[in-house]
Amino acid sequence: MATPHINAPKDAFAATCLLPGDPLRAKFIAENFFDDAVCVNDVRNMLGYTGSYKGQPMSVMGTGMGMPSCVLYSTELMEHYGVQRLVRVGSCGAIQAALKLKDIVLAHSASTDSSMNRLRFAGMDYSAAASPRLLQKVLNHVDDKKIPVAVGQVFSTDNFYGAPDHQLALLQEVGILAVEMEAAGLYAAAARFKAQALTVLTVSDNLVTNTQLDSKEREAGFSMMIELTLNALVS
Ligand SMILES: O=P(O)(O)O[C@H]1O[C@H](CO)[C@@H](O)[C@H]1O
Ligand SMILES: O=c1cc[nH]c(=O)[nH]1
Repeated sequence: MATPHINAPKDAFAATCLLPGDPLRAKFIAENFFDDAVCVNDVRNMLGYTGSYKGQPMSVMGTGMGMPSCVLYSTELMEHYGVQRLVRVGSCGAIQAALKLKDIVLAHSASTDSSMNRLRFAGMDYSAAASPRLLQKVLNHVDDKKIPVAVGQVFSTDNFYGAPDHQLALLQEVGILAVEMEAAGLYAAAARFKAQALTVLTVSDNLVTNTQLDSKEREAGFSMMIELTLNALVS
């Protein structure tokens, strides 16, 4: 049962799927964390894999960047492949000075400048929130293992370049932790299918202190996030 964007057979995906923006991060996760990983999607090089983690079936697939791409792939995974738990594992730009590079952010909710959710909700503002039980599961795990994380709201933007300073100030004023480009769309899409969704992010940039991870640090930083996420999901 292929879709226009996924050429996998019907049962190719596990009920739980990690969703990095970058398809090469999906490959990295499959090769470095999964047992018996098999590539199940390569349409447009949006790589997807299914294997297992600590004996439990697990999939991972890239979503591309931005809400249209992420919502397209997550919708097909839920509607055609029965995926029920979707966990975005992404990077973000912190907008609070206190957040350091490589810090981990759990997005309990996401505001947005995108029109995607308004298009779906006839112009109304949808409150895009993580699934409480899934968030609780990850929080229980990090508390138990004493892994520090920041929990709060993120801002999902369509505008990677050129956000005006006054917009940043408004977001900072209400305590929004970081900007990224998918969570608000993913949360609304998951709600439509009564699936669970969560976004776990690694701070790759801090827009206040003007600091960035280099490519080597990014890999190590992302590995911490992926390990904690997978361990939480199988706990
Ligand atoms: O690292 P990923 O998961 O792609 O996430 C972030 O990085 C991309 C921008 O560089 C956007 O997709 C943003 O949300
Ligand atoms: O600044 C950043 C860094 C990662 N992802 C974003 O969307 N923005």
